Amino acid sequence: MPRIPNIKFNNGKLFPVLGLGTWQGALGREFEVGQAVKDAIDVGYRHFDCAATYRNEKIVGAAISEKIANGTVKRENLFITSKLPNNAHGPSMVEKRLKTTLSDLGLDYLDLYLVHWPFAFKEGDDLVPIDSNGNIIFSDIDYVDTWKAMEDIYEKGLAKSIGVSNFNSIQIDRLLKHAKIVPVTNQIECHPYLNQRKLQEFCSRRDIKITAYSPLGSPARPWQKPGDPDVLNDAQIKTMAEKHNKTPAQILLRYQIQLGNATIPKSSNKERLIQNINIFDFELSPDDMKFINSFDCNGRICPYSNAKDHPLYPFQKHVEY
Ligand SMILES: NC(=O)C1=CN([C@@H]2O[C@H](COP(=O)(O)OP(=O)(O)OC[C@H]3O[C@@H](n4cnc5c(N)ncnc54)[C@H](OP(=O)(O)O)[C@@H]3O)[C@@H](O)[C@H]2O)C=CC1
Ligand SMILES: O=C1CO[C@H](CO)[C@@H](O)[C@@H]1O
Repeated sequence: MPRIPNIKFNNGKLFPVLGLGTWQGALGREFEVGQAVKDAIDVGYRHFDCAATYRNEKIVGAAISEKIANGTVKRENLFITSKLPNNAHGPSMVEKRLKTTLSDLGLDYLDLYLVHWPFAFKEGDDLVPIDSNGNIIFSDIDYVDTWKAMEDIYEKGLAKSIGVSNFNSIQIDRLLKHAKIVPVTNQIECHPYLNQRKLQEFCSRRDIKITAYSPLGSPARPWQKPGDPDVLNDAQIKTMAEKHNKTPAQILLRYQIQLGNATIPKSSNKERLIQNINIFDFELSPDDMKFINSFDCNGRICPYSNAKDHPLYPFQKHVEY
């Protein structure tokens, strides 16, 4: 089994640089995640990236519990992340929502809890509340207030680390002006077409690690259109893969590791799970890295366009990074 290295968070906690994404992008394949989690544990994964909005935490939790119960793995050797959904940003909601996630996952603490997006939706039962015109119902709760409640759950030990996701540099800067606890990570989209160099440098100066989501370009995302960028099939990535006797996916994942990021590719195929974890036995040269860096073209594939009119939408045109 390959040994997965850790990086150290600003609070001293260790974070495995490779984890399994559990968002089942492809419609109709939602139930594959349980087997994927069990296969992943069997082949050596210990870090799992979950979220309430993936609507599958009970399935993920059952798989984890089975592997703990049958002695394959111990809880203390797992690293489990989940994320606060946008409809639970109210400070009085945060602990309650986290406890639902803990109950769904069958855990009594998380290793990492993230604010999934900087913008909030109307509180209630709907993860994504919609009005009669089909628009998302926004809320104006400020992520600074949400963060105070995140600090409380950290202090209670319900999450061993806390962080953010999809925050831009201006939002992180503002958060830090009010925060007692610096987020350990910003989980953001990152792959060669959107390598996030400036945001990574910005975060690195504040000792905030990047967790790269959609590192393979999220090829099964439901909103994909013909002709959209497809980094896994990039001819130059394929050539580099041949040169290293690796697959394109392994090149894309190794790229993240050498950028200094953690990354969380999703797969529900056992062979690809094994492939994706076998990236610690080769190295991209400085020239390879420079070449892949040159592919950057602001090629965002997870823009959450339905929320683009929210005042706290992070990817507004005037925001550079
Ligand atoms: N914070 C946030 O807002 C977001 C977080 N995420 C997180 O990041 C994770 C990963 O991102 P995601 O968008 O799922 O996309 P990825 O870039 O991880 O791509 C996943 C897709 O790639 C395929 N795949 C996996 N391995 C290989 C391989 N070796 N060769 C060829 N194809 C492969 C998978 O198919 P198959 O399963 O058939 O192998 C799946 O269709 C998510 O699952 C989620 O946990 C994602 C988006 C937003
Ligand atoms: O994590 C995620 C996976 O994809 C979802 C669908 O847009 C996003 O909302 C989310 O950020």
